[in-house]
Amino acid sequence: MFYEKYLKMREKNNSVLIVGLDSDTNKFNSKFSKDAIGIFEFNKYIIEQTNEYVCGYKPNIAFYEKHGYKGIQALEKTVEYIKKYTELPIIIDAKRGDIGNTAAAYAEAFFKYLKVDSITINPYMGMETINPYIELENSHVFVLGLTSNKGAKDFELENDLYLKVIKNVNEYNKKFKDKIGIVVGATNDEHIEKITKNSGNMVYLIPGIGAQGGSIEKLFKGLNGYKNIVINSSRGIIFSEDPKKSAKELKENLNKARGL
Ligand SMILES: O=c1ccn([C@@H]2O[C@H](COP(=O)(O)O)[C@@H](O)[C@H]2O)c(=O)[nH]1
Repeated sequence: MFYEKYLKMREKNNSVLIVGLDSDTNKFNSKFSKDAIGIFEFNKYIIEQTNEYVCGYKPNIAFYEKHGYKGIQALEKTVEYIKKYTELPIIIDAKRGDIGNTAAAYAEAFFKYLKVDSITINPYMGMETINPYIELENSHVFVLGLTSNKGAKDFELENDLYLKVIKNVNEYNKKFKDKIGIVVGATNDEHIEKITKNSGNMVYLIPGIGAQGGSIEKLFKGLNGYKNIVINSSRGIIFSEDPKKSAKELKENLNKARGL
C-alpha cells in the first residue's frame, strides 16, 4: 500500500523528497545511449546515486512511451530495479482519466501488470472515473488538484474548481481509507493554506520546485505545518552535474523548511 510505504520511507530516510525519473534522452550526456537501453542505464545510475535521500520515485510515463514498446520495457526494468534494491514507493505520473471500462484497463496495466504503488489521474470526467483504480487491491491514486503550470488559471482556479475537486476527493479518501492523494503545485503557493483546510490527511504530491521556479520558503509558509507531503524534483536533480549532491542538498533544505 502506497500510504504505509510512504510513511515508512519518509521515516527511514528522513526525507519528503521524491525524484522524478523524467528520463529525456535528448538531455543525456555521452555516457548514456539515447535509446531505451540508455534510459534504463541512466535510471539505474540515478537510483544508485539518490535512493538514500528520497522517499520515492516518480517516473513520468511520457518519456518512456515516446520510445514505443522498448521505452515501456525500460520502464518495467526500472520498476523492477527499484523494487529489488529498495523499499521506496513508485508513483507513475500518467495523468489518466476516462470512462469506467477504459479506466479499469488502465488500472490493470498499472496495478496488476506493472505493480506500481500509485499513479496520477485527471478528475475532469468526474468522480466515477476514479473508482476502477481504487477498487483494486494495493492501489493508490494522486488526483490532479491545483497543478503547477500557468494554465492552472484557465480552469482549475476559475470559481475555485480545484477546491471543489479536493473537497470531493477528500470525502472519497475517507471511504477508501487513504487510497487517494492530491497533486498540488508548489508554484501556486498562495492557495495552499486554503487547500490544507479542505484536504483531511491526504498526501500531497507537490511538483514545481526546482526547474519550474517554485519557492521552498513560500511553499512551507502555505503548508503551515501540514506534514503529509512528497515534494518532487525531476530535471533539477537528474540532469544536474552531481545528482547525489543535488538530492542530498534538496533533502536537507526541505528538512530545514520542515523544522528538522
Ligand atoms: O501540476 C503538475 C503535475 C505534474 N507535473 C509533473 O512533475 C514533473 C516536474 O518536473 P520538473 O523537472 O521538476 O519540473 C514532470 O514530470 C511534470 O509532468 C508538474 O510539473 N506539474
